[in-house]
Amino acid sequence: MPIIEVKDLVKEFVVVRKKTGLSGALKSLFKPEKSIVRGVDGLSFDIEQGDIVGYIGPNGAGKSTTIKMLTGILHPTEGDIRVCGLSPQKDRKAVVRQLGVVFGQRTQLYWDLRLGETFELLKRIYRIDSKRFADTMDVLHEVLRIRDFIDTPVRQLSLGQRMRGDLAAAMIHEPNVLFLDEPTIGLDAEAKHAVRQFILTMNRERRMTVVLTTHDLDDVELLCSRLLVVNHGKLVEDGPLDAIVGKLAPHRLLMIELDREAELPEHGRASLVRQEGLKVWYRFDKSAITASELIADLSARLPIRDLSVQEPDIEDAIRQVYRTTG
Ligand SMILES: Nc1ncnc2c1ncn2[C@@H]1O[C@H](COP(=O)(O)OP(=O)(O)OP(=O)(O)O)[C@@H](O)[C@H]1O
Repeated sequence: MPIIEVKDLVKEFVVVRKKTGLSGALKSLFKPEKSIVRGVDGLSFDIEQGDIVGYIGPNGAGKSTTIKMLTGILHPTEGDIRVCGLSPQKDRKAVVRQLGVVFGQRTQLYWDLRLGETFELLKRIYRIDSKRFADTMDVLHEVLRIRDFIDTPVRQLSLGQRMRGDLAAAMIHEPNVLFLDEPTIGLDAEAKHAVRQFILTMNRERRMTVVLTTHDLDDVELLCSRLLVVNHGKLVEDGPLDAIVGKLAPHRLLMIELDREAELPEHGRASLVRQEGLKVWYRFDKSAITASELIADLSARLPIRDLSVQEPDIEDAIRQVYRTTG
């Protein structure tokens, strides 16, 4: 059974249109003009336990609205959600016990407490027994190095330390599913690395399911086994990164270094796209011809010294997702 099931999900917001000028403002006050915005517009997908899923899309696509419904903060206008078999709206308490949630842009830690005091507080809120709590803290320290600043008040933590603290806090009750909203935003390279290692370790060792919204292409490439791409509240792509890249950027480049000058042949299933001295580049679609076929064809007609096949750029492919759906 999937750990997250979303069926025909819709969320509408009622927004009041403000009129300009004094008379407009008075009219809006007495007779507000309302319109409906569909933040999420008929989403359906399942997520299996142990997956790391990237939930991506341009600004205003409906990502946060979806996450808020999955975590029970918002009520759907239509549709059905199950998280660990439960409704996040009807069984909010039981679902919250299964979830960890981290928002990169704002901390859930208590600003005035020391980090360790926050963890103690969470231990009581979730009624975790002391032995289990100590074991979890050991694991979290190993992956996140939190003891180095556990006695520091949260307000004095650096952004990277604060994020590590937030991740640890979200794990105290050993959730099955972790929702991460832009977890690496604003972090330096070292802190980003620590966050990504943490996600991979928890996923590998605890089969923790992770749903991640991010605009960071490295997060997508390094972490996500599957991408759900949304725009205008609808699902526009669903699949592994490779498949999405293959669909949006199907071309490969074959770079050939010649031994000496030669007449460059045309090829029916590849096009000559660039030449620099003795180096030439042929572009080909891997569904039309394999690299080895093309190499065999060209090496029969050209004096080849060296060659390499260049894969499409993942960053371009993901940008393409944003462009074509934006
Ligand atoms: N409380 C609200 N009232 C009215 N409209 C809203 C509300 N919350 C979200 N929306 C609208 O719903 C749509 C989806 O918003 P949402 O915040 O889910 O997008 P997002 O994909 O998370 O964007 P971002 O990447 O910028 O965070 C947008 O058009 C947004 O303006």
